[in-house]
Amino acid sequence: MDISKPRQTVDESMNQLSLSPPDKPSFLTGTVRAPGSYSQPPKRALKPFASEDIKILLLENVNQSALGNLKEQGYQVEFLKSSLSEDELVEKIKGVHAVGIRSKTRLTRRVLEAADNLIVIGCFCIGTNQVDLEFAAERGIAVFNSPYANSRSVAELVIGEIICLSRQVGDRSMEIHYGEWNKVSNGCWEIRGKTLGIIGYGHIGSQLSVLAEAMGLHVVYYDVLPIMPLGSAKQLSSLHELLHRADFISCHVPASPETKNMISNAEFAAMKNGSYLINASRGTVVDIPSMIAASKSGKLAGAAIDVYPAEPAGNGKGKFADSLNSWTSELCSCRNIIMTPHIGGSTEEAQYNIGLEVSDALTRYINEGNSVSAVNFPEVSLRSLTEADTNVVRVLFAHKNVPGVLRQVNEILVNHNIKAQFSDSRGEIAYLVADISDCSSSSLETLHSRLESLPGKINTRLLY
Ligand SMILES: NC(=O)c1ccc[n+]([C@@H]2O[C@H](COP(=O)([O-])OP(=O)(O)OC[C@H]3O[C@@H](n4cnc5c(N)ncnc54)[C@H](O)[C@@H]3O)[C@@H](O)[C@H]2O)c1
Ligand SMILES: O=C(O)CC[C@@H](O)C(=O)O
Repeated sequence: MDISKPRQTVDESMNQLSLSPPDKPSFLTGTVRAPGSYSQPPKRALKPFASEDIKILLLENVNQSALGNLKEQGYQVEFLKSSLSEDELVEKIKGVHAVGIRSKTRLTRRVLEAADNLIVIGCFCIGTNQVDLEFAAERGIAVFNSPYANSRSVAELVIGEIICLSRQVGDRSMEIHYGEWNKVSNGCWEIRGKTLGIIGYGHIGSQLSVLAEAMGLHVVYYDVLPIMPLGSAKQLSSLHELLHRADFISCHVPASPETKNMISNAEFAAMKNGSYLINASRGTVVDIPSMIAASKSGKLAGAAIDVYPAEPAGNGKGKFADSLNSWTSELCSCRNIIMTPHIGGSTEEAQYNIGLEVSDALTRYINEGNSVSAVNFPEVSLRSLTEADTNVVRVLFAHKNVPGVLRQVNEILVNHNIKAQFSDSRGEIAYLVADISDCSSSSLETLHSRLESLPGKINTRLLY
């Protein structure tokens, strides 16, 4: 069904949509549910279409908090534990209005071209590099993520890894699992007084900085932006200086052309002898063959790697093999290398909160057209309508950011009372939200088709 097209009368559409939260486990506090998403008494929920017609595809085992939240809206939700290949997605995404993914699913141009009804994407994680954001915006598809709900989980894992690397815990644990008793202190150190170099001082890097200082580490960091140091941390002006000074180096930058292989042969050469490297950012940031060479030469005393250039689509034995990344066996044979399966953000707390945060963002966009916090789309929000706003229609119009389109839109809206209107642009895409009153149910079809016929149109939705 095409959910953009009007199909109900205004009166038929007045049913309230419940936005109450699903049951929350008592140990989970600090939920990042957006303000205003529930307990706002007289809010009138908009209903663009029968909510049971909304099809949502959730992949990669996103948290049950999201599933509960979306089902409560009455949407049809299909839930899959693993990711899908591009070919599978091209079929599966047909007819779907919203898709929820984590870091593995690639929403490429080809997949988005096949997505005939898609209006919104939820990345139930921080990273959005797995989505063709620009093409999604060109198609009028807003993309939301959870920018910091798992930051603390990653920072805590890194702190644990700093200690484990420094004490060679990974190797000792592996040996004893195979019956070997190897009580040694050679090359094992306290972390107190050592220097941690953080590359990328954003949400995770800065959180790590605070925890690390509390453990007695000195912190230096490098970032392309000037960022206020927390505690006694010190920003350095070059990556090279950081590599030269740090005992532990931890990467917290996004995947980008600039960060691709940013730690490679030259960077390993610049490190202190016997230093340690941690990468829980993206698999493209560290060149693993160079890291293997640095480990074998003794330049690196150890490394902890959570992310890889290629990662399996789902869990299972035998999936992390040379067929995935050609150097896998060689990496496994190196000493003091801790490897984890991209679990930096995988805690109950983080996943629960991400589930609520992103499913709320999807719901607000589907039900109200609110695009605030979208990562690829103009951010527009109008106040929620109340029960007093009878016979009000909300017009959502995404269009090319070219001169003259707004004039044409307003020529179409001119016969109605425009109660509120807000428009913004981001690059080549613009998005207008307007509440118009005095709009009879019979005029909705005409309004929709006139907006759809405008040359700059990307997509039109009417909520009422
Ligand atoms: N392992 C996991 O499970 C996991 C969990 C969450 C996030 N992540 C990844 O961690 C990374 C960091 O996340 P975040 O939330 O802290 O991001 P963020 O956007 O808050 O911070 C990134 C920082 O990197 C800086 N930066 C960008 N390019 C740089 C460059 N070339 N050199 C130096 N600094 C640069 C930015 O200025 C910014 O301060 C992302 O790649 C994210 O996808 C991984
Ligand atoms: O949960 C995931 O798949 C991704 C976790 C992390 O890399 C993120 O980007 O938030």
